Amino acid sequence: MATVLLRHPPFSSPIHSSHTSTSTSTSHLFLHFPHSSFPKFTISCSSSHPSRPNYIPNHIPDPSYVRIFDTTLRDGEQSPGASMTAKEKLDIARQLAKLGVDVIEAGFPAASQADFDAVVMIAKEVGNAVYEDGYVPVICGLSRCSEKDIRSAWEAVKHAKRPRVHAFIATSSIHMEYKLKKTKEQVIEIARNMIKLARSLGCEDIEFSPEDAGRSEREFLYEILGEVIKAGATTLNIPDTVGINMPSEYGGLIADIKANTPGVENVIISTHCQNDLGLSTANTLEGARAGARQLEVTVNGIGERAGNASLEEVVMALKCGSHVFGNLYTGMNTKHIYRTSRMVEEYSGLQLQPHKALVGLNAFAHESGIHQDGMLKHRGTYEIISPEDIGLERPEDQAGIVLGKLSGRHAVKKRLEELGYELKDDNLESLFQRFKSVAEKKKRVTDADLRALVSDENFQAEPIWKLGDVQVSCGTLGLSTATVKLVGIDNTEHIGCSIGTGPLDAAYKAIDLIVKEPVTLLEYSMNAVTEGIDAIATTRVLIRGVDNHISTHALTGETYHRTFSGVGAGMDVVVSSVKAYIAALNKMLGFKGT
Ligand SMILES: CC(=O)SCCNC(=O)CCNC(=O)[C@H](O)C(C)(C)COP(=O)(O)OP(=O)(O)OC[C@H]1O[C@@H](n2cnc3c(N)ncnc32)[C@H](O)[C@@H]1OP(=O)(O)O
Ligand SMILES: CC(C)C(=O)C(=O)O
Ligand SMILES: [Mg+2]
Repeated sequence: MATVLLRHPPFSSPIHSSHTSTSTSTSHLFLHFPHSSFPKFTISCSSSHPSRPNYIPNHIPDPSYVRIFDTTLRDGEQSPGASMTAKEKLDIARQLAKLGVDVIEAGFPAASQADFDAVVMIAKEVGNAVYEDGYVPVICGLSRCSEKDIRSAWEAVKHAKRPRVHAFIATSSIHMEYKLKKTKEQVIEIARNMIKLARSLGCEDIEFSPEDAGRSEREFLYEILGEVIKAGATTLNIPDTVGINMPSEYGGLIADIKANTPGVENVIISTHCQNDLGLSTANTLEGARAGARQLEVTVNGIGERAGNASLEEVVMALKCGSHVFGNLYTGMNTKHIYRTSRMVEEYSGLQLQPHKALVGLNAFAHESGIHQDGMLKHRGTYEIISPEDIGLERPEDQAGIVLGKLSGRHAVKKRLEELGYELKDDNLESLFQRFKSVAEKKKRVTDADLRALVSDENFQAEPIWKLGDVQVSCGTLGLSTATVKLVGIDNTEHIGCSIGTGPLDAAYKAIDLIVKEPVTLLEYSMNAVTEGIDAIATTRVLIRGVDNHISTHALTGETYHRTFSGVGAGMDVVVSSVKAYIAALNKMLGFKGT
């Protein structure tokens, strides 16, 4: 039995008290893999950390603690097409709290009444649910450096236990000259006054962002940041707004700001990296290495243009990278990552690419034979973290194995054993060859395919029906029609005619009229195995009889509906498809049950 050591989530469910805790959590979660063929392995990013330090806006009692600021609901919503309803935003905010993010940027209250109302709703509900360990997320609203925006942001967030106003103004020459049409002096004056205004309204947690800091003059940055610290800012966020910085350059920017800004020891420095060059995660991590203790991220990396640094990547990289990041840690309950990612995908309508790090469909799937063999022998060969660590539960005995055309004998044998089939070596060899030819025709080989292959292997049917002739007519002028001649086992000829929604439908219906066995067509796939207009098409179908054909599993005793596959080949796609269908029907009709 293998044991995996993972960090225990630092908190559980919300309670309504404001108790805070600084005790050290040393509890661990033990996961068991009962399957004896999975040997003991250690995940490289297992770790145990002190619990979340007390929240003080401009100071973190533990210098190793890194705050996670989630802006899915603000910058994330700036992704074209990603706008969300207030109810959806509230759901996501609740989920972000389960995840344990320190700050939720809930929206841009001055943008619209709907955005204002959504931030109020989140501030009232999520911003007041206090967890057992004292955790309650800070609720933040974005604001331009304008009086109207600051007032609106404060009015929206003030309902939270920990409200924050986030004011920004651009500091790069190009933005100041062409967009704001303001001088440096004017920009400093506006920023200073707006921070003071937020303070005067009663806000004690104020973040300031010099927009486009990545392209701003260093000396000017030190000056404006020093001024807003004096005016009352508690967090300084340093945005690489256009994603132009290289990782070492961005790390250098953070280090320089920490070294040269007057009063910087009294504030938290934050990263905010856009992903225009695909460097946002790397830049964020370099920022953390250089001393930033708040990291701004979005779930799935959604956000303006190419998006923002992705929450899951940044958090898991910190967790797995202690050899680089030392003791840095977050308060995240990573087991909620997967569910949160799915929710954001659904609500934002921004679908994840299958190979998206950590949360993509393929992130923990293994299709090629050498990898599958490695995974079956020791999971650590090809997985650096356990999927359970981000809340992705997969069957304990499956090791994420997906059967396809690059799979090898070890993986096929293993899956067959799991399905209850113990094949002798020579049977396995011939089944494996048939498996490969099926896998070349379809992207994934399912359990039903494997069962059909095994039954093909154990049972080669005598052909009951042979194809005589087939003729179809189709096009845009009328219904598709098909005439099929089948030759029976006694050499009698049978002819069926049918109409259909297309030539194949018509041909299959014509066959059904002759064979008179109701079946369900489960799968149909076609492949051109040679090139050009005269390519040979191979067709594969999988059918199931409407009744009968129940098999009993050899080991488990479970019953299941038997499926039957058939393959046909030919230069004419209709002929190839008809042959495949007849082959599957012959198998079904010859089946006596096992
Ligand atoms: C880098 C970022 O992600 S910044 C955040 C971007 N997010 C958004 O813009 C989403 C929400 N925005 C909105 O709904 C609208 O843009 C609003 C309601 C905020 C403003 O709408 P409008 O009043 O119609 O102005 P519009 O958006 O066309 O132009 C922006 C104005 O704000 C000014 N402005 C831009 N940034 C700032 C700033 N940080 N502080 C002060 N003024 C600013 C611009 O110079 C321009 O002013 P102008 O009208 O005097 O030329
Ligand atoms: C508003 C700021 C922080 C921003 O989103 C950016 O500069 O990218
Ligand atoms: Mg941004």
